[in-house]
Amino acid sequence: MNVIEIKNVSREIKGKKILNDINLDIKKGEIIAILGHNGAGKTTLVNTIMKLAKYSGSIKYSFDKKDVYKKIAYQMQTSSYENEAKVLEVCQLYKKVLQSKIDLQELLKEFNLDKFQNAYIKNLSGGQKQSLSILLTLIGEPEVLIFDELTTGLDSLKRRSIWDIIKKINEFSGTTIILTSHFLDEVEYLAEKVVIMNQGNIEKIGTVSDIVNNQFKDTKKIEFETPCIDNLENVFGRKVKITGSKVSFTYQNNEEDEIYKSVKKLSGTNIVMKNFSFEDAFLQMLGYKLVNGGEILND
Ligand SMILES: Nc1ncnc2c1ncn2[C@@H]1O[C@H](COP(=O)(O)OP(=O)(O)OP(=O)(O)O)[C@@H](O)[C@H]1O
Repeated sequence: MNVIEIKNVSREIKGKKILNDINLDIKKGEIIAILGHNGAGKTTLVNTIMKLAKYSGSIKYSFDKKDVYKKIAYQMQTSSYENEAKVLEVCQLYKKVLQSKIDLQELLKEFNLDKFQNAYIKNLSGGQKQSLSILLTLIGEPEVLIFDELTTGLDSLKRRSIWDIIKKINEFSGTTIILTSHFLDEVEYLAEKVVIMNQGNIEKIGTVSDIVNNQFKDTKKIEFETPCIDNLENVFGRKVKITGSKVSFTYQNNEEDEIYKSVKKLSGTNIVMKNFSFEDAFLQMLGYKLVNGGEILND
């Protein structure tokens, strides 16, 4: 069942297309990540879902349109709170306004904020403020959660713990989660479906593995070192990249055994034969060029 259906949505500002004919179905209970470089249109897209930006086309919800703010909680890129307020006070205010029955102490504990519940928000660290703003999105027990740049500004430990909380919310409450991100590791870890945006367009929709497989099919890459660096292009019948004693090139999966044997004959060491990564696929899709060894050239 689709919780949100976006059909032919476009947004234009002063003659510039910010969103260009976007079509996207968001299924109930899925974690979907919208990925793209700065200015790709990610925030604008979620703003249209939240009715915060004008658009042409249609967005349908599985609930009454007038309940958007009740059913969807949106953590914006920049959140600001009354500095003179304390953590618990803000939580209680949200609980009251949203008429929620949630157990605040349990929630604060989950986010490691119970120790800071009487602290002024102005005295929290950046990471703690970010945790608080995620916690606040949960108070109304929404059907859909939208996070615009979920973990920007957090250290790696904090990011991991936020990821785990997001997974838990999704698993236990079946909450649909939409997140925008620049971080490929975050998207790989969390998202069941990835939407890659570029200059207001959707370039690709799929799982991480679908996207990598479609982009590279059966192509893999090899790196090794060898003392015999002469005539390698003839030996392997393709272009190779040589940096000092390091050699790299791409090959088809069915050539793997043959190539491995040839490399061994050349006294090859430190041999690494691997698949292309999600990052390789993402960069190639957005117009960066991977040279033979899988390195990236920004054309
Ligand atoms: N109100 C506006 N007026 C003019 N241009 C705008 C407006 N809102 C967005 N844009 C432009 O639309 C494009 C997409 O912006 P948007 O914020 O949606 O991108 P994004 O993918 O979220 O970027 P980032 O990752 O940097 O947050 C950008 O070029 C931005 O400058």
